Amino acid sequence: MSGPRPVVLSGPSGAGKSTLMKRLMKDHEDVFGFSVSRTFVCQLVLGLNKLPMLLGATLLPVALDSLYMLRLADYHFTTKEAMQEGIDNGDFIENAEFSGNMYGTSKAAIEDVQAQNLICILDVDIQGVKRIKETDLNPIYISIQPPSMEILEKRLRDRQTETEESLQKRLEAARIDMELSKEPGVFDVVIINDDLERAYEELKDILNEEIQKVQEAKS
Ligand SMILES: Nc1ncnc2c1ncn2[C@@H]1O[C@H](COP(=O)(O)OP(=O)(O)OP(=O)(O)O)[C@@H](O)[C@H]1O
Ligand SMILES: Nc1nc2c(ncn2[C@@H]2O[C@H](COP(=O)(O)O)[C@@H](O)[C@H]2O)c(=O)[nH]1
Repeated sequence: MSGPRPVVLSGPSGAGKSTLMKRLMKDHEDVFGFSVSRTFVCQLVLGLNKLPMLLGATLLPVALDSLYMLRLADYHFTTKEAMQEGIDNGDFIENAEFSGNMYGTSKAAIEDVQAQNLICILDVDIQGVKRIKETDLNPIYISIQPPSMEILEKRLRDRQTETEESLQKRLEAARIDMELSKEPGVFDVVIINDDLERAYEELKDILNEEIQKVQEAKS
């Protein structure tokens, strides 16, 4: 795999990876590309189950619709069988079960981004990080961590995307993630996302060299 050095963003669900990543991509047009993960259809059904809960929220229907679709649009949905077949065929660089759902990064998803000479961003859980370390992808590994479990729980609740059951699963996974990410050498950098502006500046600083390389190559 060639092109600029990819970036792995990891950290507990609700820590702020997507928020930071979307801002990074918006502020740096034609520099980053997102590796769209695959997940199987059960995740879509789970998503649809969240709809009544979301409908109960005091959001304008239009805002609700964009919020909901935005989260669905972050993935390529497939069937469990098709995903397993892809894994068996070696189409995935990594895959992991997270909170009862299967997620995976296909080699094609990364190649699509790298073919455009963009910095490929992968948003994967800690199991994905460990699997990617066994490959020759050579990304920059960044962990986004919440300031505390209490704040993480509040962010996940306020986001209104989880049922009580899925929220508890994510908090359990978060406890494991927060412990494992302390292991020396797992991540190049750990960013504590307390203040969004400060966390974003820190992320930009880390990626500055790669960003400049891509921008210079385009000019
Ligand atoms: N620094 C911050 N301060 C307050 N709220 C924040 C901060 N960063 C993110 N948030 C909010 O926290 C919630 C979770 O953030 P986000 O969806 O980006 O997390 P995530 O790590 O991408 O989660 P997942 O892995 O489940 O996709 C969002 O509602 C977001 O607006
Ligand atoms: N190992 C992988 N983890 C992934 C992948 N795509 C997403 N994720 C992680 O799953 C959780 C939950 O995501 P959500 O969008 O349902 O909130 C989050 O921590 C992601 O980092 C993947 O392809 N591989």
